[in-house]
Amino acid sequence: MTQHDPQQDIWKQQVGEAAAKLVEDNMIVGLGTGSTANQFILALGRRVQQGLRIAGAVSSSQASHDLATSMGIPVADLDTYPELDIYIDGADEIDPQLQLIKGAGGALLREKIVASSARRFVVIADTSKLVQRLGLLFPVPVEVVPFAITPVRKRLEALGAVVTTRQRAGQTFITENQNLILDCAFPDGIADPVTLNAHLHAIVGVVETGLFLQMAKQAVIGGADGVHIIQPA
Ligand SMILES: O=C[C@H](O)[C@H](O)[C@H](O)COP(=O)(O)O
Repeated sequence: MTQHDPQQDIWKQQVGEAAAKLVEDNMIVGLGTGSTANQFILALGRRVQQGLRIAGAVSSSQASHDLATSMGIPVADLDTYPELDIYIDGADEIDPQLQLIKGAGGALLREKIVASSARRFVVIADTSKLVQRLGLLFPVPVEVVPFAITPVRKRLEALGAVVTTRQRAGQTFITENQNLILDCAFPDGIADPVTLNAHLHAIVGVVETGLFLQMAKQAVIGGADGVHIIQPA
């Protein structure tokens, strides 16, 4: 895990503001989860207060729902808005093809559902999230049905993962979907994310993985030399 740099908070704020400018009147907007997505939600809320009229928003977590609502953003659900114009969210790792690891905050399943319902997914991050190979900094979170946790763990270990059950505040972490998360570390990184993701999804009891592949169309990256837009290599 990278060390926290106070400068990162400023970069997150800058990318949040840049991303909020991508939202146009009458759009339906997907709201990500995490400290970077929070900066986007705050910036979007300020734009809404200044007169931007979005059609509606769908949130990927209760925390984002609460923050958005407090900012005056009208949040509904996927039953109301099954198709979104844009989804904006952070990531834990971003490779040159804009393949992502997400889910350090535990929201990966709803994030992937909302992302896959959007015509355009823009990932936002500071430069610390950019990697050449996925898996060297963060484990891949795998959301699992609790009933299946032990057989799934064994099958993940057979794939070469070093598996840890996600904890938070000394307790087993339970997702908003009442599932568990097995964090799968790959000490040499992930040579072929597409194949690994297929193997993970073939395990019965796995609900979703934190590998977001061929989903992000664009990255807005903040760093020492300002905010840059990156397209997949
Ligand atoms: O479950 C959490 C999400 O995938 C976050 O978007 C991801 O962990 C990045 O969070 P942050 O912007 O706080 O680094």
